Amino acid sequence: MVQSVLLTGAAGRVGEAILADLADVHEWRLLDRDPPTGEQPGEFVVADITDEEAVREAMDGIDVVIHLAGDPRPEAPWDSVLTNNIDGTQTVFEAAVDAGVETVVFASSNHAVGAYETDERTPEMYRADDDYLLDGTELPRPGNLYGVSKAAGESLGRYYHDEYGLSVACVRIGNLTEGHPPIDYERGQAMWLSYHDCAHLFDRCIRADYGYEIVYGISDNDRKYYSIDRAREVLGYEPQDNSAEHD
Ligand SMILES: NC(=O)C1=CN([C@@H]2O[C@H](COP(=O)(O)OP(=O)(O)OC[C@H]3O[C@@H](n4cnc5c(N)ncnc54)[C@H](O)[C@@H]3O)[C@@H](O)[C@H]2O)C=CC1
Ligand SMILES: O=C1O[C@H](COP(=O)(O)O)[C@@H](O)[C@H](O)[C@H]1O
Repeated sequence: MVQSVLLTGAAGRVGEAILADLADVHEWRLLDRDPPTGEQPGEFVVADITDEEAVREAMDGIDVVIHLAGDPRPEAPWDSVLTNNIDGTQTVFEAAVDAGVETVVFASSNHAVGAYETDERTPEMYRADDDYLLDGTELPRPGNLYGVSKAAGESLGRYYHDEYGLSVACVRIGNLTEGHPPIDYERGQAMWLSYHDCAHLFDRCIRADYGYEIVYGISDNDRKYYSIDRAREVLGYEPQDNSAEHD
């Protein structure tokens, strides 16, 4: 079924991957603080997600929000993640509930759980013959303030689901790289998410029925320390790519 989708952070890399495959599949309203370049598949709202009035206006008539906008830098300072990632995300959830939106899909990150990668476990856990696996039920364990902001976004989603019945999927995205997995980077190969699998995963988040979910967003890599079982079971995610096929 075609859904009316608001995509925040639409001008970025994850937005590009999603729209590359899904531009004609749903009805899009795009939002970013950076103006668009080139032709767009829908109305483009130039706004900052901390601008409550603009975000409320952008929610009008929307079924699903994919919330990508934020500071994506693992080394981002506190003032930026506080404003863009935590305050901005709260503004998006609050406006979504008030507008009667059914589902919000939140771009969380591997960095929400980065501190599980201890000196004792690495680099072995990045390899195909190691069986260490995180499945999304573990507590957040951020390794930087950016990761803290993503854990906060997951908690905001939990609150808006429990309090208001909003359907929320938090996708702990791995390493999105176009065309091939990261080169000479074992960790990045273990958490590679191809552009096609990224678009497919977010399409499943738009279409599936769920309450509150945390899933990992990686391709079906032989090397992996994030389980994709939950994404398969609840969302119907069927990834096609595997970083091992690019060795
Ligand atoms: N690319 C990756 O491998 C991963 C990305 N993520 C998350 O996915 C989301 C998108 O990441 P990317 O596309 O890689 O980053 P990006 O930097 O390419 O795109 C982010 C977009 O959000 C916009 N934006 C930032 N702050 C904003 C604000 N306050 N108001 C309105 N627009 C704002 C930027 O202008 C930019 O177009 C981020 O939340 C990031 O944390 C998570 C894990 C991995
Ligand atoms: O959350 C994110 O994670 C990816 C992968 O992390 P890295 O530490 O292996 O680079 C990162 O590339 C991306 O910018 C970030 O938003």
